[in-house]
Amino acid sequence: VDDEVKSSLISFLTKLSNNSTTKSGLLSTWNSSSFDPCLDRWPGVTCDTRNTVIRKLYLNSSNLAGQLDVGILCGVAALAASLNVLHLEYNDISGGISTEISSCKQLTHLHVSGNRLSGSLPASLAMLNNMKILDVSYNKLFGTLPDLSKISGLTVFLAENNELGGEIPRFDFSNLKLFNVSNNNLTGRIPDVHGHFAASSFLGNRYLCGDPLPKECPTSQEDNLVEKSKDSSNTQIVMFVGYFVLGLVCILLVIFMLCKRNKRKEKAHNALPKKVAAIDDHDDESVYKSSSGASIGNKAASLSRSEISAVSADQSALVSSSSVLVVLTSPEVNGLKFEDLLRAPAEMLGRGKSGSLYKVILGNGKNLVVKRIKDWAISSQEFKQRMQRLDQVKHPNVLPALAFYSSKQEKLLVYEYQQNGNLFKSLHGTDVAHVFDWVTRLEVAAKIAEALAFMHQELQDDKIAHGNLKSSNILLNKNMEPCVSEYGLIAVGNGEESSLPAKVTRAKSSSNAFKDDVYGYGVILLELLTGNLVQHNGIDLTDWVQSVLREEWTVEVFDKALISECASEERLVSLLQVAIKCVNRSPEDRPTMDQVAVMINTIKEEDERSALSYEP
Ligand SMILES: Nc1ncnc2c1ncn2[C@@H]1O[C@H](COP(=O)(O)OP(=O)(O)OP(=O)(O)O)[C@@H](O)[C@H]1O
Repeated sequence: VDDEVKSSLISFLTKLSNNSTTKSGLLSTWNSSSFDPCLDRWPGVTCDTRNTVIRKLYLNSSNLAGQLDVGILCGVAALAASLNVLHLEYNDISGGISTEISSCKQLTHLHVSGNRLSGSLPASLAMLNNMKILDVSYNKLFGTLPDLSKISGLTVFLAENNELGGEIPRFDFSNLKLFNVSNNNLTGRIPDVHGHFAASSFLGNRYLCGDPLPKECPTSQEDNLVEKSKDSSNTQIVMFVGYFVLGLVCILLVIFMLCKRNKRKEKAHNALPKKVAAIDDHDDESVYKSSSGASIGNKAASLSRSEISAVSADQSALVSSSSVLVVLTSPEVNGLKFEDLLRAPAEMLGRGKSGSLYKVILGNGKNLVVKRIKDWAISSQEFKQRMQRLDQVKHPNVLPALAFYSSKQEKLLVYEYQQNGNLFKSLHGTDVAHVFDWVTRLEVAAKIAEALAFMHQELQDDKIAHGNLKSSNILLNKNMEPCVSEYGLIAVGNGEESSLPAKVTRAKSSSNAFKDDVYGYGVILLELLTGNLVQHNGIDLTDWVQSVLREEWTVEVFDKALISECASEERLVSLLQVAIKCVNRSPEDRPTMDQVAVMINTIKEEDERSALSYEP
C-alpha cells in the first residue's frame, strides 16, 4: 500500500478520533507509520487477496467522537478507486457527508447509522453507481433527499430518524429490499412504491400523505372546495349545527334500542338450563373436549362418560353461538367451525410457557395446531383486536394464525401444522438427514432477521413484539424455509412475563419488548454459530460465549461442524459480533431488528460474493 493511502487512512481516523482527547484504541495501532495496513493487518482494515489495496474499513462501534471528513479518504485516487465498504455506524461522529463522497466511485456499502451527523445528504451521492446499501439512519441530517433513482443496484436505503425535509424524490422501489424514511420532516405525496413498502417506512412525517399511509392527500378538487368553503363559512356553521342535532338524535335512538335488546336477552338467559348458562364461566378444560369422547388433549381422554355428555350439551350451545371461533381470512381453513376442532382427534405436542399445544387432524385430513393460552390478562376485545391486527401483517417467514377463539379464562389460536420440525431440533436433534451447513445457517439467520425487522416495523405503533423468541418457535415449513411461529402471543410490558433470563435487563415498557426480541434473536444466532444448547449443565450459552471471548479470541466458540466445512472465519466472527451486540444486557444498547437485518445481509452478500470468486 503506498504511503499516500497510508497517511490518508491515519488522518481520516485521527479526525474521527477527535485528534487527542478520545483517542480510539485503533489509532495507536494504525499510527505506526513504518508498518503496512494490509500486510500488518491493521484492525478494521480489509484488503484484497494480494494485499495491495484497501477494500473495506470497519470502524463501527469504535468509540469515535470526532469529525467525518470523507474528503480525506476519497481525495486520494488510489484509495477512492479501491474502497468498497465503509462502516462507521454506532459511534458519536459529527460533521456531515461532504460532496467529495462521489469520488469514492467503488463504494457499495456506506453505513453511518447511529451517529450525530448533520447537514444535508449531497446530491453527488447519486453518482455512486455501485452503491447497494446506504444507511444514514439515526443521525441529525436535514435538507432534502437526493435523487438516487439512477443507482440501479441500490437495495437498501435507510434514513429514518433524522430531520430530513422536502418531498420524497423518485426511487426505484421495485429494486429496493429495505427502505425507511420514517420519523423525519418529509412533506407531500409519497411516490408510488408499487406495494413494496408499508406505512411503517413513512410514519412520523407530519406532512407526508398518500398510500401506503392512511392519510389521504387532498385532491385539487378538494383544494377548490376548501377555497369555496372559506367564502361560505356561515352556511357551514348552520349545516354543522344541523348535523350535530341529527347525530345526537341517532345516538339516543341506538342507546334506547340496545337497552331494550339487553332486557330481552336477560329474559332468555334466565330461561336456559343452569348448565348451559354457565358456559361463559366454563371450567378451563371444557372448551377443549371431544364431543365423541375421542381424545382432544390428554385431559379430555380422562373424562368420565357423564362428564363428556355434560360437556357435549355445553358444546352444542357454544357451537350455536356465532362468535365462538373467529376464522381469519384464510383459504386454508375456509368454513372451519369450532365444532370441527372439538370433534377432531388430537394429540398434545407440548406444554410451554405460553400454554399448551395440540395437533388436531381434521376430517378432511388437514393437520392443524391449536395453542391454548390460559389466564392471559387481556380482555376478549383487546385479544380480538390484537389478532385482527396481526392478521393484517403478513410475511412469508412468519406463520399466520388461521383462526382464534376467546373466552374469559383462555384463548385458542389455530395454526397450520408444519411437518418439518423446528430450528431447535435441526440444530440439536439427532436427525442427520438434514445437514445444517454454514450457508443454510446464514440463510436461516438472514430470513428470520428480515421477517422480524418487517414485523417490528409494521407493528411498532401497535407495540406488538414476538415476546417469546427462541429456536423452538422457528418452524421449518414444507420447503424447509424458516417460519417464525406464535408471533405476539405474549404481551410484554403489560404485566406479562418476559422470555428473557432474570439476569438480563427486561423490557420496562411494551415498546422495549422489541429489544427483548433482539435479545432472543441474538441467542438464536449463538445457537447457530456454536451448535450448543441455550442451557447446558446449568451454564447459560451467552455467559459461556462471553467467557470464552474474554479469555482469548478463539475459534473454539464455533460449532466444529462449521470449522470442518471450512466456513469463512471472517464471516463467522462478523456474525458472532452481531450476536454479541444483540445479547447486550441493556435493551437500549441493542441494535434494532432493522439494523440487525442489514448487518446480516451484508455478511451474507460477502459470503455469496466470495463463494462466486472461488468457483472454478
Ligand atoms: N404450527 C406448528 N406445527 C408443527 N409443530 C409446531 C407448531 N407450532 C409449534 N410446534 C412445535 O410443537 C412443540 C411444542 O410447542 P410449544 O409452543 O408448546 O412449546 P414451546 O415453544 O417450548 O413453548 P412456548 O412457546 O409456550 O414457550 C415445539 O416443538 C414446537 O416447535
